[in-house]
Amino acid sequence: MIRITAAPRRRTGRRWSVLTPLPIPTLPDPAPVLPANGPGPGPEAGEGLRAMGVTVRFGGTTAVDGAALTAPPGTVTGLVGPAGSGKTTLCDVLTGLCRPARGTVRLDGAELTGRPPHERARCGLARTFQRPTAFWSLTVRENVRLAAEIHAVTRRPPGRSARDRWRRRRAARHAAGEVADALLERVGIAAYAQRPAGSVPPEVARLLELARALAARPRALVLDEPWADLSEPRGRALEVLVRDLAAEGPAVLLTGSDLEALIGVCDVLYVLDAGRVVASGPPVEVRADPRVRSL
Ligand SMILES: Nc1ncnc2c1ncn2[C@@H]1O[C@H](COP(=O)(O)OP(=O)(O)OP(=O)(O)O)[C@@H](O)[C@H]1O
Repeated sequence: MIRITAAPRRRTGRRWSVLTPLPIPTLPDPAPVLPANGPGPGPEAGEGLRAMGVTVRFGGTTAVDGAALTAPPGTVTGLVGPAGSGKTTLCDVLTGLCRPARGTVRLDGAELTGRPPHERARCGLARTFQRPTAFWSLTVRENVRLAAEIHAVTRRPPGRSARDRWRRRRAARHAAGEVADALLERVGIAAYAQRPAGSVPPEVARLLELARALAARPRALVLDEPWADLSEPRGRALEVLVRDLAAEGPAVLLTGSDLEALIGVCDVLYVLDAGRVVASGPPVEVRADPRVRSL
C-alpha cells in the first residue's frame, strides 16, 4: 500500500522571504493638517523631502538631469520651469511613480528610493496630479472620506483580534466622515459634497484631489500645477491655504510654469530648464538671476 504523507516543512531560517515587503521605516506621527489639531512639528522636526542627483531618461530624452532639491518642513518650495522642463517627472520620482536611472529620495531622513508609491504614502508623502484623479462615480465626500478611512486604518499596526480590527474599522469610518467634512470646508468645496465626483467642474475636481491628499495627514505634500483650472478667487484662496498648510508643519512642494505667480507664495524656488536645476534660492534672488531671466 502506498501511503501519502505531507512533506516535512523546511525551515529556512531566513527572516524575510522574497515575497515579504521591506519594512516601512518608522517615523513619528505625521504633521496635522486640520486646523483643530494644533501646531505641527515645525521646521526642526526633520529635513523634509529631499531629492539628490536625480536623472531620468525616456529613450533618447533626458527628462531630468542630475537634479537635486530639498523641500524643508514648514515651508513652501516651488519648482518652476517652462513646459517640458521635467517638473512632473521629478514629482513622479519623488512619489515613486517613476524610477530614475540615478539618484535618491529621502523624507525626514528615511530612505524612499526604490520604494513603491503606497509605501511612500504610508511614510507621509501625498500628492496631487496635473490631471486630477478621483473615483468619479463616488461622491466628492465619499472620495475624501475613503482616503481618511484608509489612512486611519493603515497607519497603525493591525489589531490583534478580529473583534479589535472590527472596532478599529468602525471607529475609523466614523471619524473619517468628520475629517472629510472638515477638509471639504477647508478647501472650499463643501457645497459639492454630495455630487458625484465625475459631475463637478474641473476646478472642484482639483480641490477635491487636494482634500483627498490632506486626508492622509501628510508630512510632505507634492502639488503638481495646483492652480491649473482655478478661477481667480479660488486661486487666491489656494495661495492662502498653501501658506497656512505649510505653517502647520508639512513640507509643501508645488510646481508651476509662471515664475511671477509663485513668487508671493513660495519661500524657496528651484528653476528647472531641460531637466537641470539652473537656479535656486529665495524667490526675489531667483528672479534676478540672469540665467532665469534668459529663459
Ligand atoms: N512617459 C514619457 N515618455 C517619454 N518622454 C516623456 C515621458 N514623460 C515625459 N517625457 C518627456 O520628458 C520631458 C519632461 O517632461 P515633464 O512632463 O516632466 O515636463 P514638465 O516640466 O512637467 O512639463 P509640463 O509643464 O508641460 O507638464 C519632456 O520632454 C517630455 O516630453
